[in-house]
Amino acid sequence: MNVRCSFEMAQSLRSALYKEWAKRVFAIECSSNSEPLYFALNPTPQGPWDENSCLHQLLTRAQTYSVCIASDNKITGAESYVRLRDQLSRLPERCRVMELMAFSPNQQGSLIKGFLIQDDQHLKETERVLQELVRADGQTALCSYTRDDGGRIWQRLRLLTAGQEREVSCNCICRADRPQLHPSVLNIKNSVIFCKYEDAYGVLAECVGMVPKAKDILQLADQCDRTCRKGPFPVIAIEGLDATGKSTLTEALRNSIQATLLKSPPDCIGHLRKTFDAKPPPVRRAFYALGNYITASTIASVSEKSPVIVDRFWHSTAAYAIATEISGKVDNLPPLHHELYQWPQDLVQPDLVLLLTVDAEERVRRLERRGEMRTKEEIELEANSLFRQKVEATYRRMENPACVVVDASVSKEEVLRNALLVIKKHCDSEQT
Ligand SMILES: Nc1ncnc2c1ncn2[C@@H]1O[C@H](COP(=O)(O)OP(=O)(O)OP(=O)(O)O)[C@@H](O)[C@H]1O
Ligand SMILES: Cc1cn([C@H]2C[C@H](O)[C@@H](COP(=O)(O)O)O2)c(=O)[nH]c1=O
Repeated sequence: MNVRCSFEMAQSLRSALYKEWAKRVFAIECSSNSEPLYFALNPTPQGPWDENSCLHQLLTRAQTYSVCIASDNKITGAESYVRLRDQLSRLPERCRVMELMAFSPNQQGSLIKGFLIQDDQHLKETERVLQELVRADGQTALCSYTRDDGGRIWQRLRLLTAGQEREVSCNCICRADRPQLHPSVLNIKNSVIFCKYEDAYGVLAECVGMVPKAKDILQLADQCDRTCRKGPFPVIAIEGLDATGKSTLTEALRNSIQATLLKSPPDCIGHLRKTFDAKPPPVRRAFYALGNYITASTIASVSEKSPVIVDRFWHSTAAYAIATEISGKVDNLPPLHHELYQWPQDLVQPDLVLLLTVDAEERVRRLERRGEMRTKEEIELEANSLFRQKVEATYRRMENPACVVVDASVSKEEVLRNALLVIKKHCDSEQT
């Protein structure tokens, strides 16, 4: 496809996406631990606002813009979003950049991500950088916000049309209710959580041009047993945040119950982790998801001969993907029993999943002892991290099978003893 053709396709797609623009709800994330501010659009003037409201102040305090990326392809869309975030670092230093989401409430996959930019110095340079972004591709839309004499705020959407940047809509900002689910939940399924082998496989197949090594993983996946069965011996997955003692416990369990030790992603693709960790979220998460199916194939054969201990499995894949994708507070996670917390039907299920938990300070001490934490700032960041809380909360919400929590703050010997007690109790009750 030539450049002109792909540019035109991007433009027609973009027109389709922005046609419904005025029906969208917008969310601005001012900080990671506060509730987003929501607003909607209306082409006719809406009653003036309480000028003291947070949203009014936010949109009128400085020269305000927003930029969004529209794409119908989850891989290129995610790539463009990362690129846009990097490009915004070219803005003058004093500009404040916040995350912005435009979505259709309750409509899966409808989320368009972008940024709100505030420039309290009204610099020409800001406008220039933003216009350049719009001109550079057919995917970026730029909005500016203005206040009229009646105290109303208007959003003007500007797009590149036939080579010219033009205003294509102007809408008055009005109140919107907080949606039932945080908007970032809308784009998780099939984008970073793949509930079927084919979905993860499809993403890696699509990205072979971007990551040629994806071909090796697809070949390994092609050779896998996909029957979703396991042998008569128990299969136990060990989960938990980094440095909670998973490897220590899995090694100890191997010796105690003569188990075979496996992990996800398996060693055969472990050397590709760095490569995929640096790719856009859908590609990175498809790598981990497919890794589980490759491990599952080994579980099927090994559990015919011995108990199996798996160091991380699906629950890690889901917990890290959800916690990364859901911005802000722990409360923003999908509620209990949400479909994102369910085990994929085509992936072999462990008989038991142990979740190792360690208080934040002890976990930091362990990371330090391993030589991975250096500065005081890093330690503080790690100890207070919302991300860490969201990963653990997600683990605790996973279902079918749910995790059995094991306190791993105690000595290595005690952790092993407690884990063995849970395993014995669970496996005895399975047999009766
Ligand atoms: N119960 C324990 N008490 C004290 N130290 C422990 C305990 N369990 C593990 N450690 C130490 O904590 C560090 C992290 O343990 P380990 O490597 O087993 O964690 P992990 O969960 O496998 O980490 P990662 O997910 O990052 O690979 C190691 O230095 C280990 O010796
Ligand atoms: C299996 C798996 C892992 N990750 C992330 C979680 C951790 O931060 C790193 C390191 O994991 P390790 O195997 O314990 O060294 O990888 C992930 O994001 N998704 C996954 O499926």
